Amino acid sequence: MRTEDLTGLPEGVPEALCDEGIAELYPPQAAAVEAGVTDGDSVVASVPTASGKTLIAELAMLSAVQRGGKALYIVPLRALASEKKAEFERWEEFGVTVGVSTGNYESDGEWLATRDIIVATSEKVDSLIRNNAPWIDDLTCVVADEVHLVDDRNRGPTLEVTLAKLRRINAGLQTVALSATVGNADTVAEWLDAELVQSDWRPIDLKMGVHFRNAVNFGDGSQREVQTDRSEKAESALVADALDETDDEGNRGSSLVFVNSRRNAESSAKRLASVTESRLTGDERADLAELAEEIRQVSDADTSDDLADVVAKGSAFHHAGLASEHRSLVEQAFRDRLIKVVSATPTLAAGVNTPSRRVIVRDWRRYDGDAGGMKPLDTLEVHQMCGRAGRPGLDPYGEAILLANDSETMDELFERYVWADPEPVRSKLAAEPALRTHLLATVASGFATTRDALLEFLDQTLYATQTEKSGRLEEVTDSVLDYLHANDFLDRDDGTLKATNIGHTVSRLYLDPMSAAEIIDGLEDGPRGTSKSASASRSRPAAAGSTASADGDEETAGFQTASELAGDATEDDSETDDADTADTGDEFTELGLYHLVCRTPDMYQLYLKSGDKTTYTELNYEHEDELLGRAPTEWQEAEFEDWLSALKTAKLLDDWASEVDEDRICERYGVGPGDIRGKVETAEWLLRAGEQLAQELDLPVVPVRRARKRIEYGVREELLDLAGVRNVGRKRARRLFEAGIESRVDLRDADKSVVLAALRGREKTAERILENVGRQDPSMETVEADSETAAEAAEADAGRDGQASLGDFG
Ligand SMILES: Nc1ncnc2c1ncn2[C@@H]1O[C@H](COP(=O)(O)OP(=O)(O)OP(=O)(O)O)[C@@H](O)[C@H]1O
Repeated sequence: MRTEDLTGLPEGVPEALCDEGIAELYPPQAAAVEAGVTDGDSVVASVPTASGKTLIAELAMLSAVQRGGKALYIVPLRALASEKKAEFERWEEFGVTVGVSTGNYESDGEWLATRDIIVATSEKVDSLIRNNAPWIDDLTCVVADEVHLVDDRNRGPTLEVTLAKLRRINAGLQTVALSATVGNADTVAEWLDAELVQSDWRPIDLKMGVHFRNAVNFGDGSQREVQTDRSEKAESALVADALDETDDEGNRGSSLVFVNSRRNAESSAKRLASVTESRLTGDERADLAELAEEIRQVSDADTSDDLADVVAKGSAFHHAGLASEHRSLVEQAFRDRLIKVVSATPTLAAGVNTPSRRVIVRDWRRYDGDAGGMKPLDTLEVHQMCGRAGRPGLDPYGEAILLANDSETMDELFERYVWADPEPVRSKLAAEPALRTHLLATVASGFATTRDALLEFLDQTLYATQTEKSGRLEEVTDSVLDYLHANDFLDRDDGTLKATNIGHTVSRLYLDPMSAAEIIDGLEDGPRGTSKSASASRSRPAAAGSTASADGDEETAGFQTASELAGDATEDDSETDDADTADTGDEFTELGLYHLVCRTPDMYQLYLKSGDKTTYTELNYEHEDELLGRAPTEWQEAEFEDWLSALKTAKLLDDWASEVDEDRICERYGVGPGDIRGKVETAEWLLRAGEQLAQELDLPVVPVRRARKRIEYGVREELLDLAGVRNVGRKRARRLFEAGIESRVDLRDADKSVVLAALRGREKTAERILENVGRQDPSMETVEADSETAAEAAEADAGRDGQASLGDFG
């Protein structure tokens, strides 16, 4: 089908597509058009990687807008939201407006109601529905990208419930679901009442094979000789082999290496740097040196230096421990073919369109806590990784290679991945943690007011489509309703379900009800060293299946975590009148409050390494009077270990709030800057939620707010005022304080030369800060800085001057 023959799109769009080089639709795209995707019909497209799914979505959305409607594009990762928005913005010249729904309520509000196409993660959409975003009712088309992720234990249920809700709110809503090739796309289509488009077609040839001894054996029977000697790892030989081949356009082949842990990503990148370094041109070396310097400036943690060191040689690693600036710099340079190889954990597998002629799946097993050992990856996941190779317009072909050390493993890899079909997707909805939060939200937003109505709503989910008997769902629903009722989140009068005030708040805050219960209990009980704790206020039955994870290596990068949704329900840091709260809560300490929020299922706790148990058991006894609620005894082994993991996580936050250097924290807890940022954001959100709950229940608000602000800025209490000024941040605040400027008032009145010296002679920064604090005349032009002091200070901080640290958010 020719693009110019497309109808129903805004004027000029078919021509624009032709100008982009899309003159002919790919076969799966043509099949989607035949199935009615441009006529408002629902379609599930289950097609291979790189087969142009985005255009199917665009055709659906643009034709919906042309008919006067409004479209929503649901992305699986937050990072993809801005990428997709940028992609769709090219339609603005044809009168189609585009908006992205970020975590920030301010920027979303009414403004999104004016957009034709809105891009958001499923968590964000769920949150917007809970908060009654007015434009949800106006949607006529919804696209779910990577719909196979309904199978994901943690995030799948949200996508599933969100789609079910949207379809219920808007009768006749066109639903377009884009999926990888999966085993049961027909069930997904049945669930969504959609036409199914299924195909094996791929625009660029992608060969899958296994490397063993001195050759890659491909699934199609062909072979490629790649010699490895004993001293060289196969991955190095394969990366070198790809780089040594130049395509017609003069591009050398880049590689993407998938490994199963951060440490492996870093060591692999280091090893591969020696392969890439010797193959760089002089210009590339110079550009990479510049990039490496930029990477070093991102943060002062060791990870920054480690990454910069390998990047200078043309290699990089990519994992969730990196700061997001690191990640985007690496992705961009890989896209520009400056970085020749990236060793990544699977976070990079989702949806990125990068030039990699060769994908090497080095680790096909991953540690699985539930299984208590290494577990092979799913076929679907490995196929998604492999699909990053050979992208249209970027490489002439793609190769995806698994590594085997013996012939038995080679056979297994062929069976498991090369020749295997991907698994069917299975709903993960009937689990207590998922239903706890979604059932409360469903009742709170008025979707269902009786048990039967709830079950009827759940009947519209994939779970119900897939399961003959809904007994399990009923059982879990009843147990969750009991839990919500026992914790005062729901009232049950004469069979009518109604959210209580606090239940409404919990739902709007996007909290797991179990987190809310834990926080409320902790604040009610108070520190164990006070008399309050003796009288445990409400006894809450524990719900099974907390989502708390002791996995220190979780890969949540880019997911829209609940903490990013906080803005939807909270009034952006609106200060409540402290005088309202009779109880000043002096007995609460920061460590106690951090420990409280770290115990909730909404926080990923740090993993206890060997030796940590003793360290944190000691710390627990040292600080036991500060901790909130009842501690488990050492005999309750699992609970006690969770308690200690939470304490380790809380200690990291406490260090951050005590101005411990970022690199010290990374070293002490074995984390990267991205982890610190992640933990800080989550804790900030949970404490903010804690403030709201405390306010409503007449519990102490002040200490919770103080604890929140201290991690928000990463400072001790005396710097809170200063660190809140834009562009100041934790390090500059400390330097100003040491120069005798202790508050905003001091800063407004301070001698400019003192400010300048404290800011290491950086005039622009000083001006910006003075302007932000409301100084009438912030100009530094007339100031003769005490040049000696400024120079000395600058020298003392050589190499790190002016760089933004993680604390420099403000
Ligand atoms: N009909 C077409 N003709 C030429 N190029 C096309 C056509 N359709 C899409 N493309 C290009 O193909 C590339 C891959 O498309 P896209 O990213 O949509 O694939 P995808 O199916 O979403 O892949 P994945 O699931 O692996 O992320 C893009 O660069 C896109 O511009």
